[in-house]
Amino acid sequence: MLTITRKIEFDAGHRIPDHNSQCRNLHGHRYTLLITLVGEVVKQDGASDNGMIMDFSDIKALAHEHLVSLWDHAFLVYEKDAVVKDFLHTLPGHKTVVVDRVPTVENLAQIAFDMLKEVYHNRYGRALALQKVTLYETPNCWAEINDSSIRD
Ligand SMILES: Nc1nc2c(c(=O)[nH]1)N=C([C@H](O)[C@H](O)COP(=O)(O)OP(=O)(O)OP(=O)(O)O)CN2
Ligand SMILES: [Zn+2]
Repeated sequence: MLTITRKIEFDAGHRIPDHNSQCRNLHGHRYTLLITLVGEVVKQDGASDNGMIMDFSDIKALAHEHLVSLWDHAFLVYEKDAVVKDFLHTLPGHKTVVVDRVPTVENLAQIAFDMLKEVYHNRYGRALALQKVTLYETPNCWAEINDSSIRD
């Protein structure tokens, strides 16, 4: 199976409120998002994307529109983390994103996957699909989500 992967980096703050160590503190990461697509290679002489599954710049633009522009330089706070959520809401104009689950890399990867899956499905149907999302929280720690319905 032929796939392509686009890497996009962004910065965000978070904390894991019930963590038994450092991660309960407010802190941030430079996240690395890997978006893997599967699809047919365009075969159309004269087309800008001839020979491509999808132009890498278009993958970046879609990710920015639907996800990265929302999360970049935001603080991602769990909706039940009331003390931090309430504090952030006292800061005028602060970029806060309230998420419905603890912002671990597993949960953030799942949210990213679900958002992008829908975007690609609505736009391209079966011609082009999101196969996998990988999210690095640090260079050493990451989560991967595959679409189990896509087979070799
Ligand atoms: N399964 C998970 N474990 C942890 C998560 C997580 O999202 N899922 N998150 C954290 C912390 O938020 C932090 O991002 C990771 O910190 P740390 O383990 O210190 O990672 P480093 O790469 O900086 O570790 P080094 O020991 O410096 O290599 C914790 N756990
Ligand atoms: Zn962290």
